[in-house]
Amino acid sequence: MKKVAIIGISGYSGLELLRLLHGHSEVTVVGVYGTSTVGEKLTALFPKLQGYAEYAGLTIKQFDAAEIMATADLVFFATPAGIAAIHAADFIHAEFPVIDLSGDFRLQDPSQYEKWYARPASHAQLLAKADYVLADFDTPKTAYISNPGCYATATLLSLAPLYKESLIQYDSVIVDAKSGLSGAGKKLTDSSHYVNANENVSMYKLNQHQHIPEIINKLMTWQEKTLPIQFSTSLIPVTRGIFVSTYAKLAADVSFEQVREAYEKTYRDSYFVTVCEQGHLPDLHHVVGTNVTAIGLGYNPLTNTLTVVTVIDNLVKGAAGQAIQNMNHFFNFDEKAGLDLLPIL
Ligand SMILES: NC(=O)C1=CN([C@@H]2O[C@H](COP(=O)(O)OP(=O)(O)OC[C@H]3O[C@@H](n4cnc5c(N)ncnc54)[C@H](OP(=O)(O)O)[C@@H]3O)[C@@H](O)[C@H]2O)C=CC1
Ligand SMILES: CC(=O)N[C@@H](CCC(=O)OP(=O)(O)O)C(=O)O
Repeated sequence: MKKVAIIGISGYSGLELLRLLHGHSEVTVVGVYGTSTVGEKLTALFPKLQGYAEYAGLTIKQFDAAEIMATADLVFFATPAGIAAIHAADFIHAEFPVIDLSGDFRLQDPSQYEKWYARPASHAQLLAKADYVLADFDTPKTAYISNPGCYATATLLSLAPLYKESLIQYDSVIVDAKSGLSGAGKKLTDSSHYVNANENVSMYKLNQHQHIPEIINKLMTWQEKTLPIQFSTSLIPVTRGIFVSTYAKLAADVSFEQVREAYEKTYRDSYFVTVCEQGHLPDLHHVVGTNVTAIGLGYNPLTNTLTVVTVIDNLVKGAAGQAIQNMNHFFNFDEKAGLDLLPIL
């Protein structure tokens, strides 16, 4: 049995890690860390956990790298941007396994991080030790696993076959992504206030979203002809879910049948990626509560435009679920351990 610690337990992704790890037969949570709730018993802070005896002994603690390394085999950072950048160095020097859900180690160039996150980056030598691991394509090469962002995950899975198999015109890609409110974390803001979010839709961070550079960096590894993409993000009044509509013009002499075959081939062996049958497009209910990415395809010959609809649960595939999938690969566990879930029907 491996022992893990969660930093940021009182946040949405931290709690989702706890929920999913509860169903994992090879892992036990031995330490939980926070800031504003330090000293509180987990079951007192979250009374919904009171029926579960294994959490009765967990008290939220102040971050302590030495203690974590002495008591656990791996640590998750489920903390806002800027925290892992400050606290990860001891783990990296000791090559202690980390899975970082934040964006702090996704961009290896410090100036790129500082431009898109508007905060100081970690040191270049530390950034170089991190591995950006998109779990349906990659397995971890180092002990510091940088979990992709939620929008980036959905977008990259949406685009992968098109870039890997050279199927589209790279100057024609438009990604229109929409997220539920849990994507913004638990901190209340004006835009996430119920009255502003309910029965409303709003676009935000247009052309400035921090996931743009990690998407482009990854696309470049698949296709050297990659060009900038048009990328927008909107807030929709649901709790969980990311809905990504992607549009692109097919390259000369490429047919829709070839595109469909490329998606089916790319994801044939991916347990967590479903390519919907011809004529079917997925919706959020297809994936909420699961680690699944569902992808549907459509083509308009009049405009030579391919539409790809991709949906994920931002807290599972977009955060905690992918982190556990990466952990399963890292420890050579069954990829599905803790993640073999049906959608909430
Ligand atoms: N929500 C989502 O769908 C996704 C989130 N992410 C990323 O995952 C990370 C966590 O996101 P999310 O769960 O939404 O965030 P939340 O805002 O919901 O929670 C963040 C948690 O981090 C804790 N925290 C802050 N500073 C520290 C610290 N110094 N030491 C220990 N704990 C600390 C907070 O505790 P306290 O309140 O006590 O300060 C809080 O519980 C972020 O980087 C986010 O960008 C990635 C993909 C998707
Ligand atoms: C709805 C909403 O606000 N979503 C957040 C996603 C934040 C996130 O996942 O941040 P990092 O992956 O960069 O850490 C956003 O768009 O910024």
